[in-house]
Amino acid sequence: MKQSYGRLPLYMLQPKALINFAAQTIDFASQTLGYRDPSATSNLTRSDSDREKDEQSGLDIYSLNEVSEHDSYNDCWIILYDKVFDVTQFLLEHPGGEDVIMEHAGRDATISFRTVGHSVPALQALDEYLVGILPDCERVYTGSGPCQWNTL
Ligand code: HEM
Repeated sequence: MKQSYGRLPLYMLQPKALINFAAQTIDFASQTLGYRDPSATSNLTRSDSDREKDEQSGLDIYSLNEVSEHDSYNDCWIILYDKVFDVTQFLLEHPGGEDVIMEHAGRDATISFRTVGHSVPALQALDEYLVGILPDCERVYTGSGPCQWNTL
């Protein structure tokens, strides 16, 4: 719970209160300034066993709506070729910078990804961040639904 420390000078706070104060400050910074703890993991739960799985690939199914909730520096998912990637840990490592990926946070990034002309090693690196796939009816590149890339 959020606690107010009034006008007390920091040196007068008990150690526990000091830790709480520091935690609140970091929390505030992460929300307002985009600061993120590099060791923090995203909300991703790889072993989300209740989740519906895609029969063919065995991947967890995430809807466009669900993916859209992962649109921050602390929790960044993108969609490439109908597959869902958690790139939170990759943002700072991306050779092209984090901003270009953040522009697509929570959304489909296929066209931009393709336009850059990523190398084969870049394509291979994708596997590491794969967490799921869109439901068939929302797939554009691989689905059997009405929405296909060649009919757009
Ligand atoms: C998980 C997803 C991604 C991976 C694994 C990835 C990987 C890489 C790698 C390895 C490179 C170095 C050049 C190469 O080997 O091709 C690179 C460069 C780059 N990437 Fe990505 N990338 C990803 C997503 C994106 C997205 C969504 C964009 C959106 C525009 C993007 C834009 C760029 C740009 C602009 C460069 C710099 C190209 C250059 O300077 O020549 N990347 N990326």
